[in-house]
Amino acid sequence: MSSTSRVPSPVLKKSLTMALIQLASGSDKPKNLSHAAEKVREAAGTGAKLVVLPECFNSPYGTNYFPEYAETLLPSADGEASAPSYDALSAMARDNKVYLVGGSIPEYNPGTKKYHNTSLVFSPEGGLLATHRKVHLFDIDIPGKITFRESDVLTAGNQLTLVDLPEYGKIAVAICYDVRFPELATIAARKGAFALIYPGAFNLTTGPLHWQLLAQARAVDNQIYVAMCSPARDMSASYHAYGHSLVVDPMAKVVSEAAEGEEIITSELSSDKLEETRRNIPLNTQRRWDVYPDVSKGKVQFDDPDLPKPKE
Ligand SMILES: NC(=O)CCC(=O)C(=O)O
Repeated sequence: MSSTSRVPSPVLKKSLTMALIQLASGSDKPKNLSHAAEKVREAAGTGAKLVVLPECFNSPYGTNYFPEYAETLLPSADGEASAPSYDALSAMARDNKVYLVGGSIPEYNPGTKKYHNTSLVFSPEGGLLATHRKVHLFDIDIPGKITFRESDVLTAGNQLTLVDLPEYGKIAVAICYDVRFPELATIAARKGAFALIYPGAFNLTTGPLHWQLLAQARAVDNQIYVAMCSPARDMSASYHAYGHSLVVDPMAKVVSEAAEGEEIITSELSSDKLEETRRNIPLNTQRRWDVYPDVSKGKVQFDDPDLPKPKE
């Protein structure tokens, strides 16, 4: 009959307190950075060891803003990289001894002359652990509601991003619209991630319909934790973020959720919940690789050579 082979379970070595910062940002980048630093300190004060910031936390969100706010994470031929947000994030992680998923920032690569929407992940020592460039650009057109084309300015990244947090296990990091693509989440889970972390900025059209639904869908499909971290809603900005940052557990239960304004939410991620879910609903031993292929077994790119590496 069937081949029902087991895939490795995600491992969370010990409980982890995670904080999502639903940050209020504006047009003043230095102010955004210092405000983020204050909020990371506050989040660490709650006992969080993994802290997450939202998409485009250092700038307003909009294609017209990306070039103005972009930072060079890779040195150009004629000079050093200039990356105040990189330096600020590294200091926030180090000063508070937390793993930090630094939301995302607009990035300019002087080598290729391309812009990206880029997330930087730092260790508690302040070292860069990973760089994720948004793989699926947010290009939608819902007539009369919202038209947005990140691809007018941005170029998509080319890799899936798994990050090892040695005391805890692996997380996957992706950005906002990436959550709509289940393959990325499933591959990360099959490669052992215990949580999918998405800095994101949904809007007031798709947010109420899809934000929570997508988080729960990725969690129930993969039986792992899902976190989505939004900017606070600002009705005076040109883009109105949905807010409602949330954490969903491996049973797809929303365990913590923000409202629309600035807020920090914390959740305890537990290995018991991961194991209990997989024991009670053992999808892991019931997959039918004889009927359909395992998406994680094809070519999966994890090592885009073009990505910024840690600064020396
Ligand atoms: N920043 C984004 O990628 C927004 C995604 C979004 O709103 C959606 O509906 O998807």
